[in-house]
Amino acid sequence: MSSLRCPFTAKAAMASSMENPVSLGSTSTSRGQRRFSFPAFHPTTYLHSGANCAEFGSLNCVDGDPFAGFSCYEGKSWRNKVLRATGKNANTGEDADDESCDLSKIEEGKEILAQQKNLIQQIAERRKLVSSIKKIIADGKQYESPHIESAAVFPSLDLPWSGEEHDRKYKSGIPSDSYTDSSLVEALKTYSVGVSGDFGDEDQEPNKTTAFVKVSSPVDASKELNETIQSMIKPSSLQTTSDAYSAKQERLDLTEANVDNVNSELRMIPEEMESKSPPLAGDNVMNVIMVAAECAPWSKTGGLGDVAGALPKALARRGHRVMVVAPLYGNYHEAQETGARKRYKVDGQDVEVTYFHAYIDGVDFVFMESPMFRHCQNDIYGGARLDILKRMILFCKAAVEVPWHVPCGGVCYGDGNLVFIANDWHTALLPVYLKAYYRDNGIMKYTRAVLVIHNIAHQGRGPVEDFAYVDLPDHYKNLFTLYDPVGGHHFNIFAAGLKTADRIVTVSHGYAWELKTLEGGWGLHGIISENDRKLRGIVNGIDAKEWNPKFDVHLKSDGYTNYSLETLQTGKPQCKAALQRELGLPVCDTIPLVAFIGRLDNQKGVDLIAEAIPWMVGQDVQLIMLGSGRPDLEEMLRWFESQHNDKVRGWVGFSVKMAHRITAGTDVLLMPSKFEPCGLNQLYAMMYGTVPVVHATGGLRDTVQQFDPFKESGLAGTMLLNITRKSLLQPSISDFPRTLIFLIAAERLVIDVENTT
Ligand SMILES: Nc1ncnc2c1ncn2[C@@H]1O[C@H](COP(=O)(O)OP(=O)(O)O[C@H]2O[C@H](CO)[C@@H](O)[C@H](O)[C@H]2O)[C@@H](O)[C@H]1O
Repeated sequence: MSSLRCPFTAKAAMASSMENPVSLGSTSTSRGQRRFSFPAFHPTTYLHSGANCAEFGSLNCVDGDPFAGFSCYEGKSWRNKVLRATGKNANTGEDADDESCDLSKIEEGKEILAQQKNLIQQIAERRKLVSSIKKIIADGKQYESPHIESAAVFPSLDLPWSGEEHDRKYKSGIPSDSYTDSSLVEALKTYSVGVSGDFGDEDQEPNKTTAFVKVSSPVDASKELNETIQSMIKPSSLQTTSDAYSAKQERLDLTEANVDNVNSELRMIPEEMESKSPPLAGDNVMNVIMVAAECAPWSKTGGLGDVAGALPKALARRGHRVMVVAPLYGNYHEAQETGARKRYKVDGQDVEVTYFHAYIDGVDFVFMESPMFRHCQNDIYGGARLDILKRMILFCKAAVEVPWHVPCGGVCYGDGNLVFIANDWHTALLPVYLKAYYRDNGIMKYTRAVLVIHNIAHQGRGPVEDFAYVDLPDHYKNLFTLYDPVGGHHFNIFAAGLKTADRIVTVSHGYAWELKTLEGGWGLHGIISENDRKLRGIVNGIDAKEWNPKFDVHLKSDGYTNYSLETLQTGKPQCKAALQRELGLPVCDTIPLVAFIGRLDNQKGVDLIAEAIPWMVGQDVQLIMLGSGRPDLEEMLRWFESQHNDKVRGWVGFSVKMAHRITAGTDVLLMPSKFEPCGLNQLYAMMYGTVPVVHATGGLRDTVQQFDPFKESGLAGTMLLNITRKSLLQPSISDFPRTLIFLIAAERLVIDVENTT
C-alpha cells in the first residue's frame, strides 16, 4: 500500500473522494495513457477494503501504478475513518463512548459498509479480468515473429502452433467473445457523413449567406442504424460457431438505405459532441487497426493524412479500441518508445523496426521506426520506385504483426475481433500478407482486412519481376499480374489488395460508381467490377474540431478571428481582410476573392484554372493559389503571380496554417478536379462559409449542392457542365470561365445583399 503514490493529501482526498466517487472507467489520464474500463467506484473505500493494488500492475499503464492520478489514502487513515464512522475507537477498535457515536455516524457507517460489500464483488470480478489479461500477455510472449524465425519466403509455415491451437490461445483474448463482421461495417459507417443532408440554416435566406454548413444532427439516424445492424448480427444461440459466422456474413449485406443513413458524428461541432454522445458500438465493439502511410498532424501530403488522423478518433468515440499504425518519418515528441523491436526480411536483408506509441483522444498511435523511413518526412513517397516498394513491403509485413508485438496501455491488441483498415496501394499488401502468411495457415482466421480506395490513380505498378520482392509463394503471382494497354503485362499491388481484401470501401458513392467505368477505374475497373459485392462507397467525414472557424487555432493571430454562424457577417470579412493583408493584396471587401488549395497535379484541374486566369485578371477579382507538386505547375503559379502581382498570389509549398487561413478568408474555393474520389477542401470550405465551385464529379458531386439562382436553393456551385459521364472526367475547358462568371455574379449578389442590409 505504501508503494502507491498519493498525489492528494489525505485531507483533500477526504473532502473530494467522499463526495465524488471517481470513475475508473476514465480512458485517459493527464499522461495520456490508456486505462481500462471499470465501473465507477469509490477509490478510497476500495483501498481500505484491503485489495492489493500491486496486483493491478499487469493492467498498469503508468510506471507500475495503474491508478496514478486518483486520490488514495494510506490504508490506516481510512481504517480510522471507517472505524470512527461505525462507532469504534480508531486506535483500539473498541466501542467508542456513547456520546461520540451519534446517529448520523451510524448511518454513515452503514453506507460505507454497503459500499464495501459492493466493492468486494467488483474486486473479485477485476481479479478475474487481471488474471485473464496476464495470461494473454504471457501467451503473447511465446509468439515470435515468423519473419525472424526463418528466412523462408513463407514465414508463417514456421509458426509454432497450429491454427486451432492458436485460436484456443488467442481467441478468448481481447475483449469480446465473438467476431462480428457486421460490426466492422458498422464501425466504418461511424465515420461516414451525411454531407448531402442538411445544408445551411433554415432560418437563413440562402442568398444572404455563403455556404455555411448547418451541422446535421446524425444521432437519431445513426442510433437507428446501430439498432438495425445489431439486430442483423445477433447470432442465434442454436448456431454452431461456423454457422453463426456464415449467417453473420449473409447479414452483412446492408441495404443502400442503411449505408446512406450513416453517422455524421465527425461533422458535429464540439458542443454537440459533448451533449449528444454518438451511438456506442455496444456488443459490436471491435479492435480496429488503421494502417496508413501518412497520418496528420505528424505526416501529411493530402487527404489520406487527414482521414488517418480523424477517422480513428471517431471510431474510438463509438467505443471501439482503435489503433493507427504509421511510419515514423521524423521526431514526434508525443510518441514514447515502447521497447518492442522486430526484424523483417526485405529484399533478403534483415531490417529492424522499433515501435513508438502515443495515446491521444482515445486512440493508440503506433509509429514504426526504421532506417528505411527516417528522413522521408518531407518526401514520404519520394525516391526510386524500388525504394518506395521496399518501404511499403516492410511497413505491411510489420503492420500485420503489430497487434501481437506492440503493447498499448500495457496490453497488445491480439486478434480477437480484429479488423485492419488498409489505405490505398501503399498498404494494399497488408490484406495479401494477412491471407498468405496467416489465414492460409489457420492463423488470425477471424481477422479481417478492409482496403480503402482514396485514389485509384496510384497503384504501385512495376514490371512483373517486382513480384520477387514481395516474398510470396508463386501461386500468388496471378493476383498481382495485370494487363492493360498502358502498362502491358505488369505487376500491380492495388490489384492484389483489392482481390484479397474482405471489403473494399471508397470515399464516396459517386466514386464507387466511377471506379467501375473504363474512364474512372484506371485499368482496375474490371477487378473492381468483379469484386462489386465487396465494394461500398462511404463519404468522408472531417475533423470538425480541427476544421472549425469557431475554434481554428490558425485564426487567433495576425488580424484573423474565429467566427461562427452567428458572427459570420463580421468574422469572415475580418479574415478576408487579414488574408489580403498577409499576402500583400489590396484590402477590399467587395472584390471577390477566389482561391485554390491542393496538390499540383493533373487530378486537381489546375490547368483549367490556368486557362481561365487570363480572363479572370481582366475582372475585378483576386486569386490565391496554394499548392505543391509538379514542378511545371509550381512554376506556373510563380509566373502568374509575377505577371499579375496586384491580383494573383501563387504560394508554392505545403502550409497547413495557410490552408486554414485561406479557407476562412476566401469567398470562393475552386475545385475543378478532373476526378475527385471525395475531396475534403470543399467540406472544409462549407464549414467556413466559403462557396465551393466544384466540378460535378465523384465525391464533389455527392457533397456539394448546386446553387439554383431561380429557386434560391443550394449553397454552392458545381460546374455547369452538361456532359455525359464519360466527358465528366475530361471537362471542356471552355466551360470553366462561364461557370466562374456565374459564380462571381452570384457572389457579388451575396455581397451586395449583405451591404444593403
Ligand atoms: N499545399 C498545401 N498546403 C497545405 N495543405 C494542403 C496543400 N495541398 C493540399 N493540402 C491539404 O491536403 C488535403 C487534401 O485533401 P483532398 O481530399 O482534397 O485531396 P487528396 O487528393 O490529397 O486526397 C485523396 O484522398 C482524400 C481522402 O479520402 C479524398 O478526399 C480525395 O478525393 C483523394 O484524392 C486538404 O487537407 C488540404 O488542405
